[in-house]
Amino acid sequence: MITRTLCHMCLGTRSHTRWLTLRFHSTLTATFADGKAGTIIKSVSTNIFENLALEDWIHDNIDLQKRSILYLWRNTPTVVIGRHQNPWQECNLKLMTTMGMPLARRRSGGGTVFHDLGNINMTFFTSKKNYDRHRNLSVVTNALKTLRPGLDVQSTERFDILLNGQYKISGTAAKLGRSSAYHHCTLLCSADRSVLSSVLKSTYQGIKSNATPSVPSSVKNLFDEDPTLDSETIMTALASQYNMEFGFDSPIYAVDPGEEECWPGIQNMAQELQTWEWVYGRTPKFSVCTNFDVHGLSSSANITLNLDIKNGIIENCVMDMSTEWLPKNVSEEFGSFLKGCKFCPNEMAMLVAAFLRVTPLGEYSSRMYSLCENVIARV
Ligand SMILES: Nc1ncnc2c1ncn2[C@@H]1O[C@H](COP(=O)(O)OC(=O)CCCC[C@@H]2CCSS2)[C@@H](O)[C@H]1O
Repeated sequence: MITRTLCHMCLGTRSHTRWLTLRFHSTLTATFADGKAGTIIKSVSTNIFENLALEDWIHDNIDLQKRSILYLWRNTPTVVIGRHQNPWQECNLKLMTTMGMPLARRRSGGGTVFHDLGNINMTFFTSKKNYDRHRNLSVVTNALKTLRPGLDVQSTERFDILLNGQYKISGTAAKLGRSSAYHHCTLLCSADRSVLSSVLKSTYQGIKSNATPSVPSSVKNLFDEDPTLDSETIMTALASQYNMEFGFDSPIYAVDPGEEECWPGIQNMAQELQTWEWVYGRTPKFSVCTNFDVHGLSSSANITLNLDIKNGIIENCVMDMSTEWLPKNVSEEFGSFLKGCKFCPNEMAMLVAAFLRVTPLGEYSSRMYSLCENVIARV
């Protein structure tokens, strides 16, 4: 299997990959006499938004009726949620912020996964007619068995791949368009499992929603089973097996989704995937009901906070507490002030500061400060 890169000294530099991207374009536009064409590409980017944008670009711009594509890509540490998921329910957003780890929402359904450079992603693009997840996963399992005949890897009914019958090494999701489709999956090779488990843990309590929940599994890295394996070997084996399974003969083309001239419009697509409106705002409507104690200067109260959130924005906010501790009109005023606020700690903190500035609170001032602090802490 030949990877079309120019030289080892400059491997992966963007100026070199431009040439290869253009070669890839000519491959895609070539007409194949037998009507069968398969192309294998590998992204030089490790940025989740660029890589997801390339998936979108191919899906939207390439005629997949007589052409299939295998796209190989990896990302620096990221959490990727499914299209219909609730990020507050799925991951530890505060820890991710501290770690500077991005959150991405993909266009396919399914659950939440963790990516880092120890995780390989594969996207199988086909016409809708040729969409076959079992066949694609057999490419993965057969590639692994060809490399290491002793490996016990099997795909399951729900399109996971299990190692030794119990440890998940691959998860699947898919997007079916009108006439074309893609199936993408992960392969855990040497991902950081302690980061994986700490970021895939919600810190929120009392969320009620109809969003798709993830299905947590025990995961394992392939390289823990066989430390002699490495990512390049695996990707080469996947490409060979793909060619073999589908009767193609493609080298691996290195492509750069950062090249706007090669993929017109891709930068906008990558930008859109990073907007708050897409990542958080696309969360299905949900509510949060939480209970906590608030301490004023000389007294405490138990508060029940109820929030309804639509498109990531607080639609309704009701606080129940003793009216002796805080008069109803004050808590109602505070609740209605929060309507329209993004369910986001920074925006909430700004709005609360504005509320405290403009509202005369008199004797309730210290209680309100504690209440506000506690409400912000729950967002
Ligand atoms: N990278 C990775 N690979 C396999 N399994 C993982 C991974 N990260 C987490 N997990 C485990 O899977 C469950 C979620 O399983 P669940 O079945 O709910 O979701 C999935 O598998 C979705 C796969 C999406 C694949 C796409 C391909 C390209 S972009 S992302 C999680 O709680 C962990 O236990």
